[in-house]
Amino acid sequence: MTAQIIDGKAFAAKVRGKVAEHVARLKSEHSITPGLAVVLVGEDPASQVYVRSKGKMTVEVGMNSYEHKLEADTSQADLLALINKLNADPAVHGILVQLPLPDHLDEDLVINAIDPAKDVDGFHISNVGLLGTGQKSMVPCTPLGCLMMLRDHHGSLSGLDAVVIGRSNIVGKPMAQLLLGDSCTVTIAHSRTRDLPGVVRRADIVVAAVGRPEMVPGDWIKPGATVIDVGINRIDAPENGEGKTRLVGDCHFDSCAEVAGAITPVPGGVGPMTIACLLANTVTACCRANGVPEPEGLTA
Ligand SMILES: NC(=O)C1=CN([C@@H]2O[C@H](COP(=O)(O)OP(=O)(O)OC[C@H]3O[C@@H](n4cnc5c(N)ncnc54)[C@H](OP(=O)(O)O)[C@@H]3O)[C@@H](O)[C@H]2O)C=CC1
Ligand SMILES: Nc1nc(=O)c2c([nH]1)NC[C@@H]1CN(c3ccc(C(=O)N[C@@H](CCC(=O)O)C(=O)O)cc3)C=[N+]21
Repeated sequence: MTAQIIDGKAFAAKVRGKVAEHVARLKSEHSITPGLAVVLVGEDPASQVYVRSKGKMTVEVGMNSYEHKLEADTSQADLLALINKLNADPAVHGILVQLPLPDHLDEDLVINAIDPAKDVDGFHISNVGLLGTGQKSMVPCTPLGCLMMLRDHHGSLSGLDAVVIGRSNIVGKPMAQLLLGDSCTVTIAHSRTRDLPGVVRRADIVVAAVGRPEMVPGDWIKPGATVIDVGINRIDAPENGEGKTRLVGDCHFDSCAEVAGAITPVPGGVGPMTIACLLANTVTACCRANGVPEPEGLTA
């Protein structure tokens, strides 16, 4: 079998198109322009590239983008003061603090200082609790993007066996909650899981969010299963020339694609969907803040 490739890049363009329509409607019918504030502390080059591309896409869909770049040695008090200012700013509907933060800053404290209604990452404890109890919340972008692609591919996910590899607060755990919400039978695997290959082989849906390049080989995949590869790993690629690198996922693409029914590529899979869902969450937050009916199909 050769898997269908789930084109996250094309799917993300469609999501951004829907977001742009709603932004236009908010402007013309309500004179409101959604605004997204992104806060970057320090000068990690990968984060800078990523923040720039978020800013560009934010503007492309017609929203306002506010970028706040702070020195790596910014104090916790100064960062919290900025967050309070953004919380109080009616032009800002979404706030994202780029993670990881430098070691001297308390990530939990900073995230929980964001107004939960503006927490477009869905990382605030209130949103985590709302998601876990099946209530309306802001849903983390990466798992939301994965869910959208899975629903599009399968229709209903009800009763399917899903294995999520990874239990981080930003990907693994919220992914598991969303799959449970769609009535999958969910297993969360991690570094202490016994017989990971055996666990993965039972799955109709495999979501890999580990951060280990090409860790999942094709012979762990049940024939016909759907593989969602969240991992983004930069590895050396001497075959492309000296000093060159390339991006790979947590799954070994070629061998998995021989067995799976469908698979997301890296790059061009989950990554672009994450950014599209960030924009979708910002429009959703803006609609909720203004009592405007929120777009359908852009949230869980
Ligand atoms: N596409 C996108 O938009 C995004 C991609 N990513 C990518 O997704 C990947 C995961 O990110 P994130 O969740 O933040 O990573 P974390 O490092 O926070 O979590 C990794 C998880 O993988 C588990 N793990 C590590 N080694 C193994 C192993 N050998 N077998 C089984 N499980 C293992 C860990 O288990 P334990 O808890 O036991 O240590 C942990 O739960 C990374 O490649 C990251 O770059 C992340 C965010 C967004
Ligand atoms: N508060 C916070 N929220 C996040 O959502 C968040 C974060 N911090 N910190 C970093 C991780 C990582 N992340 C990515 C999103 C998109 C791509 C993406 O679009 N990747 C392209 C490739 C980009 C390239 O070529 O480098 C792709 O997969 O096709 C990558 C990585 C969001 N994160």
